[in-house]
Amino acid sequence: MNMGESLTKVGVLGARGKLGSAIVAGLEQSEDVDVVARVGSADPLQALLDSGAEVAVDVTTPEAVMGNLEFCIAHGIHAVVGTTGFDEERLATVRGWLSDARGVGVLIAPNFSIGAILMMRFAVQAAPFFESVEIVELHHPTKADAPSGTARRTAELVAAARRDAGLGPVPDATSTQLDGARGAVVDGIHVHGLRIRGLVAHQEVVLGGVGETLTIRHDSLDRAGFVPGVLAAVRGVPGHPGLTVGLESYLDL
Ligand SMILES: NC(=O)C1=CN([C@@H]2O[C@H](COP(=O)(O)OP(=O)(O)OC[C@H]3O[C@@H](n4cnc5c(N)ncnc54)[C@H](OP(=O)(O)O)[C@@H]3O)[C@@H](O)[C@H]2O)C=CC1
Ligand SMILES: O=C(O)C1=N[C@H](C(=O)O)C[C@H](O)C1
Repeated sequence: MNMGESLTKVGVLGARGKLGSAIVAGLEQSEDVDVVARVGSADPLQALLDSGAEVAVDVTTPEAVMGNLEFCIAHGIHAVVGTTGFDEERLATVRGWLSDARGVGVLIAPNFSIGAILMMRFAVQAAPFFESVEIVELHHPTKADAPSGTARRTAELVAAARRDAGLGPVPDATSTQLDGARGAVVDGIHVHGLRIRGLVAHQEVVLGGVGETLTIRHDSLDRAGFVPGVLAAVRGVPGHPGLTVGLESYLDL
């Protein structure tokens, strides 16, 4: 940090949660960021305004995040969102709010981990070459949403890559099944979720063709692994007005 350069003032929403507390601890070590507000479910959003926050990092719940985002956008605060639960309808609502807020940036990042972003990128690269693909996501048992935001995003990206390559539906002769036995289906891709004590966040993308399979796996072993991505997002969001989905858009991959 050079003399005369000012720190970016950041407010963390969900600051006392599992991810939020790791983010606060990580950002407090950073030389160019000042954590000016730590907001929990009982705290008023006014704390963002009172502290002069320029960027809000939202890691709350799918129920809370839309209200938080509407507030931030209305008050000209850039937002970095790690909270999951975004579908096309929610994204359209955010775009609508942003259309009246020139210069405000919102990043929706289904996963802040650089390894997870690369895992998704590699899955997209591999997708055109394999007839079959399914996704297995594995998380701690206190996770509220299933499938994970990362798994949904991976499925959407892989499905788009398959469509671009002219591939049809994945082969599957299942004709009778118990409900849920083949997982959820996102954009034609089967997604399976495991909730296991001891795990943090993990995902496998299993691809197969005649005579071979390829498994791409990523493991988040500690929430400290999300912090470098959060920092890149906080630094990047003021320079990316409008809505961006996926931290990869900010990175030179
Ligand atoms: N994008 C990514 O890389 C990652 C995303 N996530 C996502 O982040 C979210 C949080 O995960 P996690 O930390 O594990 O969950 P936790 O349940 O541990 O934390 C959520 C926190 O949100 C707080 N909260 C709830 N409502 C509000 C509100 N209205 N305003 C402010 N704070 C609020 C709660 O606060 P209080 O304690 O005060 O009630 C709680 O501490 C999930 O959606 C998860 O999927 C998680 C890991 C990585
Ligand atoms: O809840 C979590 O823990 C995680 N949530 C995100 C998701 O749903 O993809 C990111 C990561 O998987 C950890």
